[in-house]
Amino acid sequence: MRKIIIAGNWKMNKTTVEAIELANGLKRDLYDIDAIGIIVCPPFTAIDEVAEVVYQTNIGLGAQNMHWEDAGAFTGEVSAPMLKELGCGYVILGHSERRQYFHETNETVNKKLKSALKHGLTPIVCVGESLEEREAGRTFDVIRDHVTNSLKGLDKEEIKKVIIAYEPVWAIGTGKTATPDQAQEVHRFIRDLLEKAYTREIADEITIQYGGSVKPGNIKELISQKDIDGALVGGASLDVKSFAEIVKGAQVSK
Ligand SMILES: O=C(CO)COP(=O)(O)O
Repeated sequence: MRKIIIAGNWKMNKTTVEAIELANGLKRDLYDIDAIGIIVCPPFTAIDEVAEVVYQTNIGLGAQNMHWEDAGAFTGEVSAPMLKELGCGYVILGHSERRQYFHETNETVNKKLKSALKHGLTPIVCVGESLEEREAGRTFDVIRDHVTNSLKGLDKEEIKKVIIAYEPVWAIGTGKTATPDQAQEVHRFIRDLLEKAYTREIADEITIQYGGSVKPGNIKELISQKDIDGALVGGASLDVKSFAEIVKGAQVSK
């Protein structure tokens, strides 16, 4: 059985003081959740302090991006060994905001992915089409391109360590969620691509999260879809109550 995982992507939100408060609230409200995985991804500046709060709890820690080199003259960047040293177990790669605003491409995502795996970080690789692409009937072409090229060159053992997040760009921060059927259709398509590239057993083991305006009110119907194995939550992960409700909703509905 593949693991159900709810991750919070805090994006560029929360000072260190605010991040500690949020992490402490989640630790208090979610201490007894054991059936599903929980991850928080604070901004770089708060990772060290949040690591202390979630140390030896059921809450995993992730970063939102990294560079593919271990070290060097890359002003403003951080590397996988730096994240590992702080206690990160996960890293989000290829988020649409990075693709859209910071020139992230499948090629750079792929290099980062290989570095993350080399250093024992679990990558959460984001894929998803824009509204324009969906309306032009190009959703499956875009997803195929993101999945095939971002995940290129991984062997059977490596691919099993990857989490994929399907995030339709038009559903991010807009309050417009994909319907459970729309999301399921793309999740199934991703799993079929993995099956063709690897095997049925491997495809069945890979966690595919949905992201895009996930809220306490819609998690249950999303998670009850066969191929939706969790969520990558933005806005609703910034508040203890709403993130805890999403986690609990996922636990009872899967
Ligand atoms: O981008 C997202 C998570 O990575 C989704 O953001 P929202 O939940 O705010 O739509």
